[in-house]
Amino acid sequence: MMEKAMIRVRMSMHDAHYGGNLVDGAKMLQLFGDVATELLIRHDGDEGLFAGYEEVEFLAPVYAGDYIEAVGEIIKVGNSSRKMKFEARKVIVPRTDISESACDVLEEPIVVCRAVGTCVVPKDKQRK
Ligand SMILES: C/C=C/C(=O)SCCNC(=O)CCNC(=O)[C@H](O)C(C)(C)COP(=O)(O)OP(=O)(O)OC[C@H]1O[C@@H](n2cnc3c(N)ncnc32)[C@H](O)[C@@H]1OP(=O)(O)O
Repeated sequence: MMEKAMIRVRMSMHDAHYGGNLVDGAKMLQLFGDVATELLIRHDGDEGLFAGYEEVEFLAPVYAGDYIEAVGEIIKVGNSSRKMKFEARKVIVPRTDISESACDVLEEPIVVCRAVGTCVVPKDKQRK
């Protein structure tokens, strides 16, 4: 069975980089890196290294205060390569139109980013 992993993180004001508290798209790739690391530890007992992304799509804006759930799974296992697909979804949003502390849990998560990439665990580091 292919491994899966998930992390959920709140975007902070430190993550906001552009006008209107918009978060840098690279932040989603940072989350995918952490998901990839967990997938590699589960699969190989090693953190591995990210070799490259084949596809990255930013599908909706992310703002400070949003809760982002990043999920990933290994979709192909090579000699030392592990191909993965990732998705980041917004699950909670601030409702500053109501009050500065109001937030909503979304009934339907909003997919904000999708990616496909490949990591490498050198043969001599594979522990499983
Ligand atoms: C979990 C996240 C961690 C991070 O974010 S780490 C920080 C960012 N990443 C790095 O700093 C990594 C820097 N790059 C490297 O150190 C090396 O560069 C690699 C270790 C990634 C690869 O080096 P080598 O093992 O010598 O490469 P090869 O022998 O040519 O290929 C090994 C396997 O990896 C596949 N591969 C290599 N590059 C790519 C690529 N760009 N996209 C897709 N696949 C790639 C190959 O096909 C092969 O696969 P097959 O072993 O299964 O036959």
